[in-house]
Amino acid sequence: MSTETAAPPQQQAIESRSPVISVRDLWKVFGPKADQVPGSPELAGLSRRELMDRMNCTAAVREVTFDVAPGEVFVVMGLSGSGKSTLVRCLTRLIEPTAGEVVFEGEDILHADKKRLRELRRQKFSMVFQHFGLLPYRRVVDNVAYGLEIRGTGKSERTKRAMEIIELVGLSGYENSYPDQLSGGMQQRVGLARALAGDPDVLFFDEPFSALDPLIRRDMQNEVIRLHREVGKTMVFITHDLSEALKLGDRILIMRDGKMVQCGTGDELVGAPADDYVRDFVRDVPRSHVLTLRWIMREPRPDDVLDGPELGPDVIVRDAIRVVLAAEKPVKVVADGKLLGIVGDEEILAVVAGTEAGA
Ligand SMILES: Nc1ncnc2c1ncn2[C@@H]1O[C@H](COP(=O)(O)OP(=O)(O)OP(=O)(O)O)[C@@H](O)[C@H]1O
Repeated sequence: MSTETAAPPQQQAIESRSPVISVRDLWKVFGPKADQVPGSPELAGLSRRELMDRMNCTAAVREVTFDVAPGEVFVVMGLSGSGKSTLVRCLTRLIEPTAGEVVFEGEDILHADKKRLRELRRQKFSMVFQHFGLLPYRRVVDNVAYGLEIRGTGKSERTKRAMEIIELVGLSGYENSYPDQLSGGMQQRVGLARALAGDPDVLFFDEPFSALDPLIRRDMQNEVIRLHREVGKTMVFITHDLSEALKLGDRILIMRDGKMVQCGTGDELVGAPADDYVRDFVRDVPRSHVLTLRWIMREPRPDDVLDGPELGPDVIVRDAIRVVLAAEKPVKVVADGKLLGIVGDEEILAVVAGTEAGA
């Protein structure tokens, strides 16, 4: 028997649906001769420094390609200056890309005229920013209803919708407050409610929780997870915080100097980092909290007894520790009735101790 190496089912499911957003060879170059860079293999190959010296240009996004699946939380992560904000702003043309393709629900965004872009931004996209961008002289309910007001929705209908969303984000009782009467976390809930009120197809978050203190930040992350479960929206989420990325992201795209270094699920980044940059990023992640049995199982040996307990390949190591250590025999990793591999005390303890192959 051989062990499976196919992508995890979650990943397969993501890949099999037609994407909401499809990005191909996207470039954003800032500077006077920006247009010359993407088409020239010589210029495109220059480092950030060389490009600045020779062309007075910065390539903030370099040849980035990815798809976002319906209902996915897609996280863009990287250090400051790696190009995250520029990339995400190119998706809605808040920043005009220099070259490449952005297709939203089958529509070529880069050729949309101004009127169409306005429609898309009002009806299909919503943004949540770090600085909440709330209107200070408007009450919470009117802030939440603002997008609907711009769309021309009548007052009673938009107020009704705003009140529903205010309840959804846990702000009932504060609808008549003004933003400066609320804490930072509550203001960001208003930002979230405003983004959700228009029932967009995609929510874009640009480091929405960076300004919040750690406990409030954790609450808001849980809030996003809960809202995502309830409303199932596609979300594109920028962060420079790996633990936030791992907590929220179905998949994570890691950027460095405008380039995409790796795009994958959290366990793929931790289990098979594409290079030393990613390896460095994930070095301090507790592996047992992220890796699944798929990553640590081994092929059975002739002397292994194969009637131990069964677990699925996507069970996280941390959640399997007790079962594996309590079992007299190795745990069988089984999917669709097929034995994929086995996991014993040795494999589990190696992850916990950080000594398994690839650690
Ligand atoms: N309008 C602009 N003109 C020139 N260069 C720019 C412009 N906007 C961004 N850049 C440069 O593009 C690169 C990527 O910037 P960007 O803001 O997208 O990165 P980021 O990863 O979002 O960073 P941060 O986490 O600090 O927001 C940086 O080198 C930045 O200086």
